[in-house]
Amino acid sequence: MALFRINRYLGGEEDATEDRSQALLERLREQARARQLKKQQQVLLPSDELKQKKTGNELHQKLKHSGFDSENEYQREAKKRKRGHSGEGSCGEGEKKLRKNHQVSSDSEKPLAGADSGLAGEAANGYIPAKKKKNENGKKSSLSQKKIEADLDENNRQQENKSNLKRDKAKRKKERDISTEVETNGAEIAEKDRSEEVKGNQSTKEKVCIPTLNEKATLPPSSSLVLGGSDRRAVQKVQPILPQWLAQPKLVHKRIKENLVPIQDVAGIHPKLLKKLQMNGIESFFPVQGEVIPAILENASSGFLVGRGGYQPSDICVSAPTGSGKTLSFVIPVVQALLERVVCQVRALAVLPTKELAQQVSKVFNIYTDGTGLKVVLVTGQKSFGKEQETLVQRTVMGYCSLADIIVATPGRLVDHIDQTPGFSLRQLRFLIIDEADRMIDDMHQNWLHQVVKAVFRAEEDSGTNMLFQRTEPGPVTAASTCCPQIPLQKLLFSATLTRNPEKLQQLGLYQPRLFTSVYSEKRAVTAGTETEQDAEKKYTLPEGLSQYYVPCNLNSKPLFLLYFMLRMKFTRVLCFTNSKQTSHRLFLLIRAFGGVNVAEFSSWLTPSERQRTLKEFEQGKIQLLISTDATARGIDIKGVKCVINYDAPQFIRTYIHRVGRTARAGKVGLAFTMLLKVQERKFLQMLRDAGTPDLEKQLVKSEYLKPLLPQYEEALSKLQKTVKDERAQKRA
Ligand SMILES: Nc1ncnc2c1ncn2[C@@H]1O[C@H](COP(=O)(O)OP(=O)(O)OP(=O)(O)O)[C@@H](O)[C@H]1O
Repeated sequence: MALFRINRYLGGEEDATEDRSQALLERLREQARARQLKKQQQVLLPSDELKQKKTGNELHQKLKHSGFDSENEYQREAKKRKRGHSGEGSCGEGEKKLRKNHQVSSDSEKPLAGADSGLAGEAANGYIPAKKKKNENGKKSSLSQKKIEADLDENNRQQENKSNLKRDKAKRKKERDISTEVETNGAEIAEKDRSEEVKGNQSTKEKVCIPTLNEKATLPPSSSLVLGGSDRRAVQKVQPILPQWLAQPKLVHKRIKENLVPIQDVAGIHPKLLKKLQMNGIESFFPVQGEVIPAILENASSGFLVGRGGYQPSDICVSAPTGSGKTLSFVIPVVQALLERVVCQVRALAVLPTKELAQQVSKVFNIYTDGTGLKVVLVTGQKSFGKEQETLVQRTVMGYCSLADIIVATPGRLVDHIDQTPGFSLRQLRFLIIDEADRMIDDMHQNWLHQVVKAVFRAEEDSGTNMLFQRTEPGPVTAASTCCPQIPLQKLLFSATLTRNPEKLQQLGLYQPRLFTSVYSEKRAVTAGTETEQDAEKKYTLPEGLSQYYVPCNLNSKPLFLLYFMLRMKFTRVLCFTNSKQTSHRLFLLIRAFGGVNVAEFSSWLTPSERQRTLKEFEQGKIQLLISTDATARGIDIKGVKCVINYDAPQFIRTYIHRVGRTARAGKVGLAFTMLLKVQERKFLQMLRDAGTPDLEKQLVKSEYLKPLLPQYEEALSKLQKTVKDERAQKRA
């Protein structure tokens, strides 16, 4: 150990201290030999190996055979030395570890064993134990030894600081290269050592610090060191550390049919609602409903004005496949919680990204509030602003009063009403439902959530003494915060592709959230009511009844493939997605020009009423093929869609999940085809694999099936050209 210190010392001021260091070196070598002998007597081979390394030139020859040049081990040993001259005990321990590590990392154990026995033989050459030698040298020697050691310690520290950066860098590089360089380095060291021996003691540093020597051989001059380097390394996947609620969610069965829960088995559902469910043909709840409905009802068991036991209820996040029945899992408990309300106030607000979705959800609310006295108002901008205001509030001699118990809205229009509708108040809001929550988080730049929360906790003139229930934003639970009863605001989030990114979810300001998810590996057993680990690799779940294929094609043959599916395969109720309005429109014109298929298009180019009509006709079966942008990709529940065709491959996995989720809904079966150009194949399939979705089957279409379509197709193309020209002219006019 001391020898090493000297070496380091010499490394710093080699020329100036040459004589002194030689003398010291000699003395310490003797000590080392003595220790070696002692060790030898204890037959501790691993210690010998290290000591031989430290002892100097003659031992390098043997070390090279053992392949001992791991920078790691060297650094560890150096650290020990730095910690102090702690004696034989700790050194031996370190050496044992070293030996153990070395045995693991060494390419072959046999040469090492050979080297060990050789070292043992060297050590047996009459070395004197260190303690004895110390005594012999007397007090003078021991004093000077202490002084030297103190000097060395100081110099060590200085040297250590100087070379720290360089060594760290070299260490990293060394670790990378160590497995391949062991043998080469050994040979290099041996060669160097032989020449160093001739030079004498002044180069002891280089001989002892084997890794340093190797670094010198491999690294560029320090002035041209490139931090980080440009070596290619396999990048290790970083596994995020999730908060407990995300890491250990409540798992929900994804197989719908096998896990139906009879509606009577879910405790606490109001008889009125049970009757309504049955009237709507619902005898059993889907798994997500079986889990989430009781969880929300439990929080509202003491009425909607206070949380259970007076506490703020947990916010609820639900991630379940498309078509698994998420809508009913919030509609039923929210309607039930509000059944007993006396005064009409806005107590539930559902926010959705599009008008069509909001309309769809408001329809479901209407079904279950019908005959209960609860009022549902749709706020999406489909009516004029003034008309919407009239549906929301009424001015009376007593002031404004609400006309809505439940509002279903799109975020933009909602914020307009918060800002501009006199008497519109959210101060009694109990449930905030965010459907398609991941999409709504993406839209968070609109700041709509902040506006809603501000409106909920807004202090008004009449607040304070005459308010039975005060409202303050939830914070840490303290004695003071629990002394006044609060109307809790509970957030309920739903999506088939809910993000697990805590940073994104944090934007929603969730309160002690609970996660219900169907994202788990098939191998893991899920028993209702138990909480099992999620599969970190699996990000999304697709409906069980969905069969997915991809169709390799080229750009020109794409429309022919679509015609093949419609005319030869005789698919009906096909929803076909493109990536733009333009493509949707042209494809629609082309298929229409070809004839034989009842086709329509759906995009933001259509007016809201046209869109509504189109969806209705598609659901009724009047339209065989609906060519759409992603406007219908999310949430839209069209009964009887048998097949989804991705005419353009979606760019994002979430888009894919939602698009193909328009079929195979409510436990039914469905087909999904994705047309892939050669250049898209690898990347697209990898994207699906990365998301943990099952591999797509390749579906080839024989060219002989397409050939008969060609003449008519050529004709359709020329018709299309003409139509496009006419449309352009019309636009210009
Ligand atoms: N318990 C049930 N029994 C029978 N049908 C049901 C039941 N629950 C929901 N459904 C039907 O299943 C279909 C899909 O439901 P819903 O639209 O709520 O799915 P979702 O999970 O919200 O899908 P997405 O993620 O695509 O929005 C609807 O047509 C709905 O009427």
